[in-house]
Amino acid sequence: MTLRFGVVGTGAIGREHINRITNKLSGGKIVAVTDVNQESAKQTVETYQLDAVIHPDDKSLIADENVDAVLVTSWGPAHEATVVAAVDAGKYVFCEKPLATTAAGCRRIVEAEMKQGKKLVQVGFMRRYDSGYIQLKQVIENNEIGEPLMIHAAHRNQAAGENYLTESAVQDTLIHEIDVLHWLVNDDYKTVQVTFPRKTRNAHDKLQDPQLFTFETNGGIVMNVEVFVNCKYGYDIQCEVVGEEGIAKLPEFPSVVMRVNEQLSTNILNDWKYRFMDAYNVEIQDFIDSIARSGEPQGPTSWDGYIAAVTSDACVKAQKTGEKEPVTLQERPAFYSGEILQNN
Ligand SMILES: NC(=O)C1=CN([C@@H]2O[C@H](COP(=O)(O)OP(=O)(O)OC[C@H]3O[C@@H](n4cnc5c(N)ncnc54)[C@H](O)[C@@H]3O)[C@@H](O)[C@H]2O)C=CC1
Ligand SMILES: O=C1[C@@H](O)[C@H](O)[C@@H](O)[C@H](O)[C@H]1O
Repeated sequence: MTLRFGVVGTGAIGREHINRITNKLSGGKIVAVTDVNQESAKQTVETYQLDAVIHPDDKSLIADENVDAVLVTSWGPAHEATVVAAVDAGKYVFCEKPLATTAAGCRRIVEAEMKQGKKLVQVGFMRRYDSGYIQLKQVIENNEIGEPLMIHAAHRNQAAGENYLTESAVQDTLIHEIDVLHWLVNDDYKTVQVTFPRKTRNAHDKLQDPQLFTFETNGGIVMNVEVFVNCKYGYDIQCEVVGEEGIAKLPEFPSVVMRVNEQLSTNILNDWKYRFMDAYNVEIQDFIDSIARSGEPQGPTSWDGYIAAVTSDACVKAQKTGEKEPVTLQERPAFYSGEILQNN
């Protein structure tokens, strides 16, 4: 069976996913695309030589009977409306992060999905598919470093544009750590507090950069996460788990070690595209395969999207108050019960 995708949003990651589904993965085909910028949709069809219908908008794409699954790669604030409409139409959805920009929006998606009586949605939290994070999780679960006590993490980008604001550091960037760190230690967040260090001169007026987030979990683990989106030197993702008996660290992205001109060096990447390329491939292949196998996607769920959004809302509040803010989750519905998914 071929899973026929309709893509909403043919920007940077939309094209990346179109390319991987068309040229790298198996079992999927792009049959429809749309973008508010119709020229972008047209160019995408041409560039990747797709045999795909260009729809005027997401509603028309969702109504296309040839579309089995909707790939949502539009801007974050547009996700909710598309996902709810696709779920109401009984279509599968792969939605890039964030599932919706607010917890209330994610909750509406959860309600729509439960009404359909089966899981339809997977959220693009690809780090759960990254081999480094999977190894880290296994080390923790095998008790090789004892009980985890602290996590030190960093998410650094080279530069951020003018539209990237202080809240974007949470909603666009930290959201990956929000998802992956509690998954790593199988715990939930209790509180979050934000500290603003001295601001880099490379950030514009409406962006506080860097920022330091401190989370406490229900189990008492303290995690600090640095978000620094104008770090200049490269794209850098760090994560170190300190346990009672030892420390486990996310592996560096493999790169050739050079000895040239009296220097020992390795390259640092400049983009998420390359850093998580394998993880993106595996997450979308898993989406295709699990639907073929069981009729439901088995990756990060709408409920995971909701947890991330509740936490993200608390982080944005903490940015404004400077106080320690509670992260208050509603009870997990039985529909989403079961182990937090681990993919390997
Ligand atoms: N998992 C990951 O590592 C990454 C996830 N993302 C997420 O993917 C999404 C897209 O990001 P980018 O591709 O970087 O942005 P982008 O700006 O390059 O592309 C977004 C595209 O969506 C279109 N669009 C916006 N609203 C629309 C609507 N209502 N209907 C149809 N088209 C619409 C825009 O015209 C644009 O072409 C964001 O939610 C972002 O957070 C982006 C990069 C990496
Ligand atoms: O999702 C992503 C981007 O949208 C975001 O802007 C980057 O900070 C992240 O590293 C990347 O994974």
